[in-house]
Amino acid sequence: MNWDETTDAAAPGPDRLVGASADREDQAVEAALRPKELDEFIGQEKVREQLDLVLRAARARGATADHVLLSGAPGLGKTTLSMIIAAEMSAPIRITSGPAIQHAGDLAAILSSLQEGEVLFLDEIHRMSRPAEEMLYMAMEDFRVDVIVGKGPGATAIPLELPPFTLVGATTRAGLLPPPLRDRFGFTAHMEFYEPAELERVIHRSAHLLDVAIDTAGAAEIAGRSRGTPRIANRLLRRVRDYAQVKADGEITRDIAAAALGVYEVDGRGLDRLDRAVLEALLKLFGGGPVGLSTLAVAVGEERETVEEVAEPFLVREGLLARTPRGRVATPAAWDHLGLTRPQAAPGGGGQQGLFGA
Ligand SMILES: Nc1ncnc2c1ncn2[C@@H]1O[C@H](COP(=O)(O)OP(=O)(O)OP(=O)(O)O)[C@@H](O)[C@H]1O
Repeated sequence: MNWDETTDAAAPGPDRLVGASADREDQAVEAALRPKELDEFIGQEKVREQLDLVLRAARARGATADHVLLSGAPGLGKTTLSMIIAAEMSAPIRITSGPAIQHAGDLAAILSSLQEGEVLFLDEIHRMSRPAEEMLYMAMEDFRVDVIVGKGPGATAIPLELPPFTLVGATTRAGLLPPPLRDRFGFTAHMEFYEPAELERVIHRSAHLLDVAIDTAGAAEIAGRSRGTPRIANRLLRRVRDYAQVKADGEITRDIAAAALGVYEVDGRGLDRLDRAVLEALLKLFGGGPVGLSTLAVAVGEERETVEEVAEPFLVREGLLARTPRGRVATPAAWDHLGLTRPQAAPGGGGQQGLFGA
């Protein structure tokens, strides 16, 4: 594998235990935990089945695999799948990211140094600069780029043939890509959040690789708090392992997992301190809403963006909070989750009772 020097994959991650982006510790251990073959990759059945066909057919033809677009939230296995594609095609892989390619020349340098059949993994492909994106169109379709030499009226385009290669693009949302780019991928796969049972399998597999003893109930307890994301499951497993070593005999059971994650303030559903602070403010200070985002942010002492981009997506996905035109509103499940009693509907309706019923 060849990490492009310009990749920003080593950028510091968030300090949240349940954050989905990779932090430095994740990067250090993830290489050891990544499945290496399609058969080892857990869940995402449809994506695996379809990709298997694409790769087998290419191998049978002795051809380079079609370009692949992977979309899905961080930590669901896009980088892992790109490495599996390379391994299944017995091809080398080069890894870079959209933000690292600011000039068309950056991309030309990478493309012109690819070997025949090589896999180019372009993470956050939607964040590439426009000129680089346009160069990529031709490279993907015709395996050719025009390198511009000189400036102004005297500039000339020198065509450069490229060896056939497979581009694997990754993006959090395929809808962010301009259609001409999206259309140039032969195969597009959307990765879903994982079911708890699948995360349990991820945890058992990782525990085995890390030589950690864990029972079924212990794995289930961690899986339920992992927010549908293998990266978070692996991270929680490492924190629970520490606790089990220090406070017990090293084996992870349900009680050990629950106690360890209690110390880290990750609750039974995977909410952390910030998520709960937002919900608590919404319920206790504003009766469940509706309340404006800015007011809610002031109440929890956080920036508006932090509440909107860090806490809310998971709360919305879990059905605990709704974004409505009138403001943020807690759902009945939010009251239940925090063990609070919903206020009775005021005569004449209104408030959140009016939005969600009594
Ligand atoms: N299906 C899976 N089976 C087992 N482990 C998985 C699976 N998917 C992801 N993982 C593990 O989760 C971690 C994160 O995966 P990966 O880096 O591939 O995610 P990603 O989607 O590329 O994230 P990002 O978008 O932040 O780059 C890796 O350690 C990997 O081993």
